[in-house]
Amino acid sequence: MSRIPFDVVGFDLDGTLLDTSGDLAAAVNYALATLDRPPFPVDSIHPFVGKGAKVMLERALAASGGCDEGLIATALPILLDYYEQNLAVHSVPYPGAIAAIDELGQAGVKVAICTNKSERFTIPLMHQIGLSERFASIVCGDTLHVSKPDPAPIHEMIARAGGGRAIFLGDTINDIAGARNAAIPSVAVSFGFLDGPVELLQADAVIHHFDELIPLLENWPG
Ligand SMILES: O=C(O)COP(=O)(O)O
Ligand SMILES: [Mg+2]
Repeated sequence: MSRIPFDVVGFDLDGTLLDTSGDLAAAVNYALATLDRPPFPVDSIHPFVGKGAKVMLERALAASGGCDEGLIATALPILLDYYEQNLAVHSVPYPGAIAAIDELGQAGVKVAICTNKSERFTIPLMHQIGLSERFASIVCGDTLHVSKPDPAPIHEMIARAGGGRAIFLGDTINDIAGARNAAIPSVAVSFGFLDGPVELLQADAVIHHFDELIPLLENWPG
């Protein structure tokens, strides 16, 4: 019998399960270079990530001299094509993530993903990184007509994973507010793409390393 009081543990992808910042930064910088804009250091793109590729580009353009619809129309397809060809060059699971997923599986708990990244990138990325078979469901930013913090994709992730009591882990307000909107508890990870104190997310709990996840869940109140 599992001592973990959840049927489904849901994960955000970028900045939570995977450190995708190297490949996202490479794609942003490739697109910026075609506009003669200077590149960003990898860590500086963290605050641009969380609401999909178009918003990431808009934020990068705004922070590097200005953004308008014409620039986005030119640079977005370049960014998307580059990223599609270079999804898993630098991207890796955060330390302890695979071990935590293994332990959840051994405890009979389903693991699932709800990301704001589109299916076009998420599905091949998970495949290339060797993780696609491990998750009971993967719901992306364009799987439904809405994305986090709307609760619908989180509900869909839970339903496709078989339903039951669920908890969600994430690195940005989209995740924590999404979990709250879906009326499930949340855990914020402090090692993701957050640009500020993790406490501001007001998650139900915070972890600083995946080694903390199983003990946290085993001792979850109620
Ligand atoms: O790609 C994004 O902008 C966000 O992706 P995430 O929801 O997995 O963090
Ligand atoms: Mg994220």
